[in-house]
Amino acid sequence: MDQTPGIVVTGASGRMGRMLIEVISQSEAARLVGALERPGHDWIGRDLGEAMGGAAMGVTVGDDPLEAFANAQAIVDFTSPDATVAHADLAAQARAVHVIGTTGFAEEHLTRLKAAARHATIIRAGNMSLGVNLLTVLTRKVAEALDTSFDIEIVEAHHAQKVDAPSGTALMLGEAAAAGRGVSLDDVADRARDGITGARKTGDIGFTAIRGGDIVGEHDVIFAGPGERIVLRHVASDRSLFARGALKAALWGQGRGPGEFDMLDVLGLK
Ligand SMILES: NC(=O)C1=CN([C@@H]2O[C@H](COP(=O)(O)OP(=O)(O)OC[C@H]3O[C@@H](n4cnc5c(N)ncnc54)[C@H](OP(=O)(O)O)[C@@H]3O)[C@@H](O)[C@H]2O)C=CC1
Ligand SMILES: O=C(O)C1=N[C@H](C(=O)O)C[C@H](O)C1
Repeated sequence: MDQTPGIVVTGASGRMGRMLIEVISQSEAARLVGALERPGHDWIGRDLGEAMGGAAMGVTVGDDPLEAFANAQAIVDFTSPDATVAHADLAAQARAVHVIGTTGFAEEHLTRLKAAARHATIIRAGNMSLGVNLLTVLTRKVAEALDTSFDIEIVEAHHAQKVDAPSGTALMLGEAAAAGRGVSLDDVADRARDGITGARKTGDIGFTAIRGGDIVGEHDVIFAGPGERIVLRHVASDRSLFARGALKAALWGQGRGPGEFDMLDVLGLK
């Protein structure tokens, strides 16, 4: 009998859902045991592979997370904040590792995830790629080394369908920069500029979001100082890197106790 961890993918028809299904079904280290969509979605009750336009995969798309999670060792969730928070309680009940790639959480969502992590292994990151997680480490180091004569600006660009801003990655980078400076991001984030804004406040960390076309994800952290500028950049050109990171997290989480982890834990970058 196959002893590899069984994984359920939520939001199966989404951009990341499809990519996750491809990556997990090609992996020898895990098995795809379930795929979920919203009740009423036209994929419900169909074979997943056929719904995706290919050969049958022997996995039927469902709309009942409780039923699907009961057979899983990990849930990989790139959906929406409300859906993810609901899944977290059910994943905890099923004792399955919950890997969360969803972004755009409000404080109340994060409070509920923290509560779920008292009973479950949650691994959450606004970006699952090795490159971005390394970039957060570099950002923290550069911010630590420079004083506030260097203004920090984070510029991100994504496809036209993205619904949240700033991106989860931009916020991770902002948190890293703020930590390097020994301040709280909430106290220094400047997330909206329009009209007569006045001069930039020393110590602020600014965010700019570009949306257009099919951009996968690009992030610049700019340190603009007197007479010089440092730019740290990450460019994602293929969503499979996020899916590979999520699979790595699902495998890393097997056998861990409850708690909230991130990709720095998974990648050994802490
Ligand atoms: N951490 C990372 O590395 C990455 C994170 N992301 C994040 O992942 C999330 C998804 O991105 P993407 O795949 O591009 O988005 P899509 O809109 O393409 O896919 C989201 C999927 O989730 C489903 N969904 C949304 N709400 C619910 C709900 N309440 N119940 C059940 N299913 C639901 C959607 O169904 P429906 O269409 O019916 O709404 C859809 O199938 C975003 O938050 C994005 O920022 C993306 C890439 C990388
Ligand atoms: O929505 C996306 O597409 C992405 N979302 C994540 C984010 O909000 O940072 C990660 C990646 O940049 C793609």
